[in-house]
This record gives sequence, C-alpha cells and structure tokens, in this order.
Amino acid sequence: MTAARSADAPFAFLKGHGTENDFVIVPDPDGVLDVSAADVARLCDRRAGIGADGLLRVVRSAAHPEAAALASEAEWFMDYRNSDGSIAEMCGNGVRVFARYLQRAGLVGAGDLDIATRAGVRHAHIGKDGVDGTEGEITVTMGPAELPGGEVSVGVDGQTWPAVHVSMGNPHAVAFVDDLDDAGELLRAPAVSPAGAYPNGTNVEFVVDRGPAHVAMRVHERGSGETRSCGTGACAVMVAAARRDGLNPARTGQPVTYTVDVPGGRLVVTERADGEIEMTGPAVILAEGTIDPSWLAAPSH
Ligand SMILES: N[C@@H](CCC[C@H](N)C(=O)O)C(=O)O
Repeated sequence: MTAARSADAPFAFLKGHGTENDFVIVPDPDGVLDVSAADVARLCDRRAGIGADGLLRVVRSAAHPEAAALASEAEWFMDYRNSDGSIAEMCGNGVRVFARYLQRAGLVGAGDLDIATRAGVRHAHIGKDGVDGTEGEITVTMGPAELPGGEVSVGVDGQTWPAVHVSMGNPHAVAFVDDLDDAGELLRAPAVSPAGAYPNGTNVEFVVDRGPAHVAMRVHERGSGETRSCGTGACAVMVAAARRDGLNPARTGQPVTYTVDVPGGRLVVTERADGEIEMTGPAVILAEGTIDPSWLAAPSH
C-alpha cells in the first residue's frame, strides 16, 4: 500500500463484523491510499495478516472516481474488496459495518444515512442502542432483487442441485437442499452450470427450511470462500424462498418478511411491495490499530 502523502506513513485500520462476516476497515476519507489486490489479500490473510473475509475502504464519494457522480446523494463510498483482492459490487453485511464505523467515528449522527456502493446508493438506519448496553441493529435498503430466470445448477462432491439465479447487485445461485451438511466442507467453489450464466463468477447459497418464513443457509462467497454470513446472500435466499412459497409482494401489495439464520447469527429480510429489500442485523467494531506499510511492502514468506 502506498500513500500520495507519504509512502512510509502508518495507516489506521479497524476490525469489525456483521453476523461474523468480518472485515478490515481502512479509513481513507481523501482517497489517498492505493490499496492493491495483493495488499488486500495480505491484510485479509488469517495467519500472516489481520484476517478477514473482506476489506472496506472508507472514502468520500467525491474523492473516488467510481463514486464521484453519487457524491450529491451519498457523502461516503464503500470501496469493498473480497479477501482475495477482487472487487465486488456490493456487500450487505459490510454496508452495516461501514455505517457503524461512520457513526462511531462521529462522521454521521445516529439515525439515517446514505452510502454509495458500486451497486448504487444504499440507505442505512442505525437503531438505538439496546437497554443491555448492546449496540442497536442496523437496517439497510438492499435494492430490488433481479431474477434473470433460466436453469442453473450447482454441484459439490458429485451431488447436483437446481438453483435460482438472483442478482442483488452481485450474483447469487441459491440451492434448496435437504441438509446443510450436504454441501460438505465447501473448501472449493461449487461447480455452477451453465458457466455462461455467471460470466464473472458467483456466490452460492445452500438453504434449508427451519419453519414458516424461516430458513437457514450456508454460503460459499466468490473471492472469499465459505464465510459465516453473507448479507446479499441472505436477501437472495429470502427472495428465492418467497417465490418458491408463492409469495410476491409486488403482486399482493403486502410486504413479506423471512428470518434467515446463518452460521454467524441471524438476519431479518423484508421485501416491500415496491420491490425494495430491507435487511436488519448487527454490526460490531471490535478493534483498531495501525498498519505498518513496510510490512506490506516486504516480500511475504
Ligand atoms: N459478504 C458480502 C458479499 C461480499 C461480496 C461477494 N463475495 C461477491 O463477490 O459478490 C455480503 O454480506 O453481502
């Protein structure tokens, strides 16, 4: 990582998570840091780095070429990277953690704020703190889901399941299975076919029912591997489950809410009659420190 001001200057970082989908947060309000894919992979390394599923760079929209056009709508841009350094359009757990960081840093007040992402502007509502001292949950608008249709299937260890293609700004393949263990250890990305359905790769969710409007999922994330939670994945799962259950708020005018359990906790997802999806869940900042740029510049061992 290099900085326009001084290549030797240390950089602040924080560590946070949302339902155990964890992130290195790098505040860079003026967009002066050049964070390469290799830097991200090194920072996210769980043994030789800080360790995380992804990195959130906090940049003023006006200071980032991909977000400058959104600056009048949202002051802050979430520059999200997967742990392998690849760029993704959106991160649902990340955007809650991003909002929590802005609140904690005093850059926004409690309440409502808009955040620019590569998938467009998302609106966050930061809830009041709980009476037990816990931080309030955060609700984020996630945009409408797109279901391009077409037959898709996913496979692990010789087993194959039909899947639902859902876009939440980023791609998802949602497969309903009998048992979450059917997906095995998920050490590698599941096979997805036809390959042309996802030219840029995809996140894959495996889903079981837990009760009425209540499901549980595991996820293999594009660029990060199996994670403990995926917010956009939970929204994709909610929509796939609702359509499977014959529910479509755009037709009935009635919002639909599902509880989505993930290995790292619980998310609540509502699809409104106007198609907008809202997701509510926790967002925690747990540590902060300083990155030594000479460590990043040194060859890895
Ligand atoms: N964990 C995220 C999704 C992060 C991006 C994803 N891996 C992709 O490449 O699309 C979430 O909470 O949504």
